[in-house]
Amino acid sequence: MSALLEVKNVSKAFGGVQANSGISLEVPEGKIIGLIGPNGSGKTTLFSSIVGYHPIDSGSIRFEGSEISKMRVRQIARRGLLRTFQQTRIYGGMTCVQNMLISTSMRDQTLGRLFASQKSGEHGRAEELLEFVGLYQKRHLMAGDLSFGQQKLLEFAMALMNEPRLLMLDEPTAGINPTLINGLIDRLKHANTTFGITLFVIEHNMRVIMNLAEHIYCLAHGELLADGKPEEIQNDQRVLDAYLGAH
Ligand SMILES: Nc1ncnc2c1ncn2[C@@H]1O[C@H](COP(=O)(O)OP(=O)(O)OP(=O)(O)O)[C@@H](O)[C@H]1O
Repeated sequence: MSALLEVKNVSKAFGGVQANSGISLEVPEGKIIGLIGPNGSGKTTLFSSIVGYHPIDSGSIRFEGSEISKMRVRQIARRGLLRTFQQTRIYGGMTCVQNMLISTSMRDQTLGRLFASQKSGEHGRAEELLEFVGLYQKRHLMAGDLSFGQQKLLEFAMALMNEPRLLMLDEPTAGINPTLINGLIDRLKHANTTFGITLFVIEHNMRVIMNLAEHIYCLAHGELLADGKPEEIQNDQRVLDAYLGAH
């Protein structure tokens, strides 16, 4: 059976900068897969290509067997492929619950229906998911008043509102207080096992990604340098050299 996400030979340049070069990788259904690499190695560019944020120069991106590389962001999101960002994208002047309700616009596109849905099950589901990420007590606070770490948890809950099949997380623990990181790892694992959401995670924190992912891909200079199980990647001299060379 083919993987949920299949990236084959994908290249993307920005002017003279070859951000991704001939990258191939797979994200099988139900797994948690990691993507690491030094700063500027092309991780975020690959995520952006996958979700349709910019066109790729060559290669193929298949989701559930269908070519998606020529589709737009919204079309891809509707199929259940979503991403979060390094910098959160929440509405600071709205409450957590309101952010949750508006987030499903990725799926429905009809704002009116969303606000009308406050009296229906959507509102209940928003509260349930806020509880899941530990923000229930803060559900009526303005999102802009949350700490950065809490805003990232809110963004995670907003993505879950859309019931993604594959959720791509760009540095979920960056900027999060170390004491909250273990809780976030548990929630990511729980979303994977209980909600059945496949995860593809960019992460700079090695402890986090080694603990979370079953298989890890490592990029360097826009190319795929290595892939393997966490323990293999951790001991791969090419990976160690790439990180040392980058600092
Ligand atoms: N929109 C853009 N226009 C021009 N160059 C870009 C653009 N986006 C990325 N780049 C360049 O492409 C290369 C890869 O960047 P990218 O952000 O994908 O790396 P990254 O691995 O995600 O880095 P980081 O870990 O710092 O987030 C870099 O040289 C970057 O400057």
